[in-house]
Amino acid sequence: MKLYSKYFRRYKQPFFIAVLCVTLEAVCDLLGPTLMSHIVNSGIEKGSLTKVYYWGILMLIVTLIGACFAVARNILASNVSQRMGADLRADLFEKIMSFSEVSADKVESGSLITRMTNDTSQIIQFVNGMMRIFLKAPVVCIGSMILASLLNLRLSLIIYGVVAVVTILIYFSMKISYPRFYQLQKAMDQVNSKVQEYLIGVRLVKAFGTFGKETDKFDEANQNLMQKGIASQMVITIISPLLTLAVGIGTAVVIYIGSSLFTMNLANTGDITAFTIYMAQILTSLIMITNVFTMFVRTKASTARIGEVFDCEEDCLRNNENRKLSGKITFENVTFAYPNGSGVPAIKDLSFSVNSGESLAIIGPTGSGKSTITWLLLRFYDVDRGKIILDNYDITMLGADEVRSNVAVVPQKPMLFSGSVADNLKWGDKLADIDELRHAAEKAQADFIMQMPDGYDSILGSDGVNLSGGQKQRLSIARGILKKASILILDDATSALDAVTESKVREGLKNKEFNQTLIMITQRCGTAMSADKILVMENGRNVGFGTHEELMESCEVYQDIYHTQIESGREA
Ligand SMILES: Nc1ncnc2c1ncn2[C@@H]1O[C@H](COP(=O)(O)OP(=O)(O)OP(=O)(O)O)[C@@H](O)[C@H]1O
Repeated sequence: MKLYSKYFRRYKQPFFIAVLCVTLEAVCDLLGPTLMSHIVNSGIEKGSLTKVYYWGILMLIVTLIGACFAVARNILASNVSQRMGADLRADLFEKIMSFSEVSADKVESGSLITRMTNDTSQIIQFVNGMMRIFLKAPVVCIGSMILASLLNLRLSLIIYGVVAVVTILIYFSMKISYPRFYQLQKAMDQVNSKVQEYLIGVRLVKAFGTFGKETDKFDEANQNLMQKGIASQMVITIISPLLTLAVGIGTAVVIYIGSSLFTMNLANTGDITAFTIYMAQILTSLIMITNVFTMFVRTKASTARIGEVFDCEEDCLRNNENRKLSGKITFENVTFAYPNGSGVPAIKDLSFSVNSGESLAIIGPTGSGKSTITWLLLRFYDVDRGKIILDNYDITMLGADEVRSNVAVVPQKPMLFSGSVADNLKWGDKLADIDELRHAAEKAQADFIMQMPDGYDSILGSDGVNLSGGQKQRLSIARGILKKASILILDDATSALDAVTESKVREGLKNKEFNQTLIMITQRCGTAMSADKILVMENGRNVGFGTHEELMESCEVYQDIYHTQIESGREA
């Protein structure tokens, strides 16, 4: 519950006012049966109508006051719980945004959505319930026991017995429920993940006609959720009638023993009536308390899941400085294995260096570690051994924000967001004017923008659904150019472009307005040949570094790529 102390402090005033209202409301409820016993004992039994009116009106006033407190606590409870929920969601979102890549790789996005929605709703409901009914239940329960004892100590022993049985039942139900509710939320994660996966890959599913397989996967997750739902509800399903039974038996015993005491002149009718009402109140509050514990168990499971998100590792520390780097890159014997990977390093003992303003092509078979170089240069991960030096700074001495402000990346899979073309381009530079947008688009050969109905104001669907693969790549390149960072990385970012357009993009990038270092990760030899230096990767290692001519002399892997692509005429 440490997690919530911050929110509790923020809303403690309305929270305590609500608690006060609930307590006063409970007191009003508790007075009811005692007032009723007065109506019976001093009014009805003695034939005094005045007393009946007197105690009756008093009872009405007390009920009215109780109703006013109930309205006040309801308003406060909804307000506080919803505000707390919104604050919690905002903090969770901020935390997720600050996730390190390790954390992002670890927690599935479907699960994060469940935690942001379902688990948070669970906490909202708990806070709301706690302020509205939960506190009232123990007050009414304990108050009923005290007032019943004051009325008749002998009869009240039955109540104590009932409460003891119920306490044991609640204890066991909690013990059994907690792991079940935790499993239930996990099963919900799986359902969300399956739906999300389907939505992301809907076109592929349609193209491959794998609806059946997807439906089977969803059904499996859905069945699992259903079974976990039944298992978690089972405890309450069994406990609730047992509670009612315990209280029912208690009431019957009260009436039976009460009648015997009445015949012995040890109890009067009013007391027995009040006792049965107190028993009913105790039953209601015990059911409430059981619900409290069920909710508490669910909330505990949700809290643990939300706590896991808050405990996730954040991106490397932010520095206050924001140095402008020149773009010089040096890798010194770098070895790196993905923390959640197989343990086999994706990069092994890698060394190379590029001067500021130079262009470097990285070429090599698929899975050879080319993209991993990009992620390391963006400081998404830190190396296990060796050093990455930017200018003269060890990258670990620079804040992640600082590094990223000096590096622009155009990823393998272009990512666009719903909004206008201009909005998407401005990710590179939010202050860019239309001339700068045009200039970047021109360099990236994104001339198709002007043929769109509203030019730069044309609206793109989510992930640029209304664009072709090549158009998305060109917008993504323009966005990278617009950032005007010291290092621009194109990670296989021209794979969907035809050879002529690609060479025009290359020309545009060579025509630099400032001393920018250009890294082109590519599978194409023609692209690599246009760079000042080429790094050849194989199995995470540097197997060749130099100019095209040098590599044609010394690097077998490069020669193989060249002969396969250029001499067989597949490349321009
Ligand atoms: N997030 C990740 N977690 C674990 N392992 C990963 C992750 N990303 C990549 N790898 C592994 O690291 C190795 C290098 O991957 P990388 O993406 O750098 O290769 P690549 O040369 O860019 O391949 P491609 O040309 O196919 O894009 C591969 O074996 C891959 O399975």
